[in-house]
Amino acid sequence: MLRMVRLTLTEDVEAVVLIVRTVHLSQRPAQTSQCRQTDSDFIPLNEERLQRFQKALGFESVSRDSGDSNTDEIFKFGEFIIASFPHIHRHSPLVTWERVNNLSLLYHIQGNDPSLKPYLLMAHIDVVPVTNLDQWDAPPFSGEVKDGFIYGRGTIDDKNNVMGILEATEFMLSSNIKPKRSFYISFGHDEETRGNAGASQVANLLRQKGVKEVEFIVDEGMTVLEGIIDGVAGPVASVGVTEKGIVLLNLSVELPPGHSSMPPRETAIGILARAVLRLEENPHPSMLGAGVETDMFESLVPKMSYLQRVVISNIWLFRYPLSWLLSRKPSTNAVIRTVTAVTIFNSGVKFNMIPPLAEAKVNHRVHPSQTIQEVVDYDRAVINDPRVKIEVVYSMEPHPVAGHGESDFGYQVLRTSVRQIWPEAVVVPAIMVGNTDTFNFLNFSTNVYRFSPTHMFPGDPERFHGINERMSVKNYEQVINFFYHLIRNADQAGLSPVHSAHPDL
Ligand SMILES: CCCCCCCCCCCCCCCC(=O)N[C@@H](Cc1ccccc1)C(=O)O
Ligand SMILES: [Zn+2]
Ligand SMILES: [Zn+2]
Repeated sequence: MLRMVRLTLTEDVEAVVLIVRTVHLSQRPAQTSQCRQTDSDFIPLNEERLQRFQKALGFESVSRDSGDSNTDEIFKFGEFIIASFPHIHRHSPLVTWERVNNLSLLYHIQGNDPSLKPYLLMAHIDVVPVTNLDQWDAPPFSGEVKDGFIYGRGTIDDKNNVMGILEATEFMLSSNIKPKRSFYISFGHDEETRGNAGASQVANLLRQKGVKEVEFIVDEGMTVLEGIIDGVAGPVASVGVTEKGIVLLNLSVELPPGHSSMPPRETAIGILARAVLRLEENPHPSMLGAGVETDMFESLVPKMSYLQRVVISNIWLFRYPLSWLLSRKPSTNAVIRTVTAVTIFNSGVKFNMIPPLAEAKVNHRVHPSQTIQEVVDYDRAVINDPRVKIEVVYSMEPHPVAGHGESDFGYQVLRTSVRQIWPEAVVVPAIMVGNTDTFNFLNFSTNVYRFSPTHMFPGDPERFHGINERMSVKNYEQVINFFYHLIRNADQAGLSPVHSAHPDL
C-alpha cells in the first residue's frame, strides 16, 4: 500500500517523502539505535555481538596483490563465520549457502513470495595490509575498544558490513521471521586486489544457477558524512548511484645508458619527472554540472543556508567558484573531476650510470561524465612529449547511473532504512569515488547502490586503508540495524519497481 509519510528534518525544512510502508513500518515511529532494547525491530549490540565483531577483526585476512593474500586467515575467517551464525548455516531451512572457490561465500535466503524479484547484498572478507604500526592507538588486529571506538583493520572496510549483514540475517531467522522477498549475499575474498577469484566467481556461479536479474544490489561504498561537506550541517547519507571509472597508466622513457661523467642534457628521470609534474599541475577539468554530483548538491538544499541554496540552485552560474571551493579538499575534489595520482615511480641502476629507463604508474579515477579515451587524450596533450610512452595497463569505464527517484524501489528501500537509523539525515545520490568488486555484477541489475552505513566525521575518510581504522560501538549497532531494516523494508511490495532505463546498458 502506498502512504505519504512526513519525515521531519532537524533544520528548518520538512521533506515530504513518498515511500511505501506496510504495517510493519507504519505502526511505529522511526527508530534510532538508542530505542527500546526489547523491541523486536531493534537488534541491541549486546556483549555477544560485540565480541563476535572483535573476533572477526582478529583474522589477518589480508590481500596484498593479485594472487598474494593470507589465504589461511581468509579461510579461517570463513570457518569462524560458519561456526558463529547457527541459524544461517545449520538450522534454517530457508538458507542455502556454499563456499565459492574455497574462500568466498554465497548465500540464498528463500522468501515466501516468488513473485518478488530477489536482491543482492555484497561485502568482502579481505582487508588491506597494515602500515605505520607504531602510529596505531590500538593493535590493528585486536578489535580493542578504546574510548567508545572499536579499532582494527576492517572496521570500516569491510568487516562491518560482513558482520552487520550476518547479524541482521541471523536475528531475523532466529526470531522466526520469514522474508517475503528472497535475497542473495555475496562475500568475496579478493576485493582489495581487484582479483578474479572471489566476487567474479560468485557472479559466474549465480549465472550458472540461472539467475539473470536481481531487483537491486547494495555493496560497500559511500557513507554517512557529517561535517565533511563544507557548509552542510548534520548527517548526509551519500549513496553511490554510479561509480567512477579507473585507468592505470604506465609512463615510460627509454634513453641510451652511459657514464654519469658525460651526461646528456636530459635524462629519462628528468623527462619523466617533468611529465608527471605536468599531470599534477594540470588536473582534469571540473565536471560540476554535468552529472550525478549536481543531483547530489541539489538534494543537499534542505541542509543549506539561504545563500548556499541560491548558489546550488544556479550551479550553471556559480560553476567556477563552486568548483574552486570543492577542489580544496581531496574528498570533495574527488566528486567533481577525474583525479590523478602518481603512485609508483621507478628508475636508476647505479649512481654513476645514466638510467636507461624511467617508469611511473599513474592512477586515474574517472568521472562518470568522461570516458577513458578522453582521459588518456587529455594526458597525452598535457605531457606533450613524444619521448614519454603512455600505455594503458588496465581500465574500466565509469558505471551506469542507477535510478534514484521516488519510484526507484531499491533506492527508496535504502533511503527509508537510512532514515530509520538516522532520522535527521538527508539521503543524497552520489558518485562512488573508489572502486569495488561490484563491477562483476553489473549485468544483474541497473539498480546498483554503493553504500556503507558508516558514520564519518572530519578526519575519518583518511582511515580507509589508513592508520587507526575504527568504528564507534554505537555506529556498529547502527550498521547491524541498518541492514536489518533494509531486509525488512525490501519486503514491502506496494511500490511496483519502475526503472529509469539507462542508455549505457
Ligand atoms: C562528498 C564528499 C565525499 C567524501 C567521501 C568519503 C567516503 C569515501 C568512501 C570511499 C570508499 C572507497 C572504498 C573503495 C574500496 C577499495 O579500496 N577498492 C580498491 C580496489 C579496487 C580497485 C579497482 C576495482 C576494484 C577494487 C580501490 O578502489 O583501489
Ligand atoms: Zn572495501
Ligand atoms: Zn578497501
